[in-house]
Amino acid sequence: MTSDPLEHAESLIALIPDFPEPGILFRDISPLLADAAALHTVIEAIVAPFAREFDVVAGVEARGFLIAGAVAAASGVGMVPIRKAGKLPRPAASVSYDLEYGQATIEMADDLPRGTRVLLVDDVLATGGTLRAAQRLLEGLGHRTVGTAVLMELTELGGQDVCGPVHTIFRV
Ligand SMILES: O=P(O)(O)OC[C@H]1O[C@H](OP(=O)(O)OP(=O)(O)O)[C@H](O)[C@@H]1O
Ligand SMILES: Nc1ncnc2[nH]cnc12
Repeated sequence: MTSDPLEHAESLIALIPDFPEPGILFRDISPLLADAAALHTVIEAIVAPFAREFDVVAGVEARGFLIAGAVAAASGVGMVPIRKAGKLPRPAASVSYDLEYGQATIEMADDLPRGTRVLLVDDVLATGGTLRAAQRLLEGLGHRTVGTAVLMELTELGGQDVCGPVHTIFRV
């Protein structure tokens, strides 16, 4: 086992071939999240460049919630869920986008003061469609995305060109 905490955290990510469809190598962060030291290490690494420069953390359903809640709690700020269509009782805006696999629409309620400084987080940056849609959602509601951060970037899919710059902990 490596003694570098970030290397150890990365080694916990499981690689699952052909999920959720043939040809996709799915990177499952569940074992990393279940390890207390690894979770602490990656959350600190995500927050590091943005020290106290944001008012709230936004995360995209579903795996982004896991990162956003932990980042918000570690930073002493609140958390805003950006949800897939049809889940929120009071959606204020919605944006549709393409995924590495399939298509999706995200929505957000708007209980934030105009001009709120938002740190936007997710687990994975793949094509960048999800985070670009989330940035547009926040912009459309008059908020400022002061940073965008993910646990893991799938570099060959070029997501940084779509929604960058994105602070990334693991590049694969
Ligand atoms: O950069 P992109 O190509 O947009 O892909 C990245 C997104 O794909 C996954 O979410 P998914 O929609 O599979 O939802 P889940 O979190 O509910 O599993 C992942 O959690 C990111 O949000
Ligand atoms: N290959 C992948 N593994 C895990 N999450 C993803 N989200 C988009 N592509 C993904």
